[in-house]
Amino acid sequence: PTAPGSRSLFSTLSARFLGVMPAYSAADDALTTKLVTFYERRGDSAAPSHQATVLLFDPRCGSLRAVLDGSVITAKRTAAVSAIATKLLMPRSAEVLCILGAGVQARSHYEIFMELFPFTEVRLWNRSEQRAVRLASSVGGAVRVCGTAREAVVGELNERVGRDLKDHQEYDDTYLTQQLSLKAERLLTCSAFQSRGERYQSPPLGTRQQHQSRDGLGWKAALRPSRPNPLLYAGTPPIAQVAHSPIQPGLECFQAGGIHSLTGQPVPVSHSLTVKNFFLIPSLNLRSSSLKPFPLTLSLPALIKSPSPSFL
Ligand SMILES: NC(=O)C1=CN([C@@H]2O[C@H](COP(=O)(O)OP(=O)(O)OC[C@H]3O[C@@H](n4cnc5c(N)ncnc54)[C@H](OP(=O)(O)O)[C@@H]3O)[C@@H](O)[C@H]2O)C=CC1
Ligand SMILES: O=C([O-])C1=[NH+]CCC1
Repeated sequence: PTAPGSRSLFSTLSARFLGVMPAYSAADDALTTKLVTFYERRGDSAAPSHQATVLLFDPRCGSLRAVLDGSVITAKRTAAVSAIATKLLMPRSAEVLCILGAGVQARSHYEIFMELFPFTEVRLWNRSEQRAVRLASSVGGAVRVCGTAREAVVGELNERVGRDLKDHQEYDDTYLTQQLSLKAERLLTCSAFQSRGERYQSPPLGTRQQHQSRDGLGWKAALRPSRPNPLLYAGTPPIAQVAHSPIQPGLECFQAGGIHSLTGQPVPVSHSLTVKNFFLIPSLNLRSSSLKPFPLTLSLPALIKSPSPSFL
């Protein structure tokens, strides 16, 4: 059996983290830990936002045996987990893949999703369009780059949802898109971008907040986030609880890798992490109504059958 140890997260400055993720597998005779830093990428920084290293130990004597690059496995594992959730929960009618973001996760989600599912169309939106164009032209298949997140999902919406869209003009595009994409039956939306959490915090009811993003890139000035996005908030501890703690206690949503307890049984849920105004968002618009708690030990090979992704 494999025993993942307790993950911990260390934060030095706002939006800068070091995660430590130990595991032991008796079957593989392996004792290991991954160390991963994830920093909000600033403007012209050439460093990747996520950088990971895997340390492999000899379980018998505790000696360090190998130091391995961990970035590729981190990128692919994250998308593989999304693929498993999608395989189990995606409505049969979904045939359009919509990816929001154009970084590492956008690419690895594109790769695994196109390998496993028969999408007939792919749409891509990113804050900076140039990067979306670059990703689209580097991936082999046809990808339609959309000018706004809204444009990426709006083709799928029925009239009623179209009215919702009009009623909530003040929401920013990506928040709205995540809400709306839940209602788009033909669409699987994969949010693979970083975003500032402050935009989603609820002000007292009835008030309006003037908001300008710190990086000033593309966010609407006015917003009224009176309805927190359930996807973004699932399992997230109150921000006050984590903001002042160097080793974030109570971050079960991160430490258990997104496993939450529902009616006594652990169930995997879409999760994100709110720490000091920083969101972690690899999320999907899978129907929560399809989620039923059940006691199950998930085994990767059993879940991902043919065609088998080579990296698993
Ligand atoms: N890389 C990994 O292995 C893992 C990543 N994740 C999470 O997945 C998400 C995507 O990460 P990843 O693809 O690696 O990140 P990258 O740094 O490769 O790309 C970041 C993406 O987020 C966009 N972005 C950054 N800031 C903002 C903002 N303020 N508003 C809107 N868009 C923004 C960028 O847009 P632009 O191109 O315009 O800058 C870009 O599309 C993150 O939340 C990350 O924490 C989770 C687990 C592992
Ligand atoms: O599981 C992982 O490796 C990570 N989760 C959040 C950032 C990196």
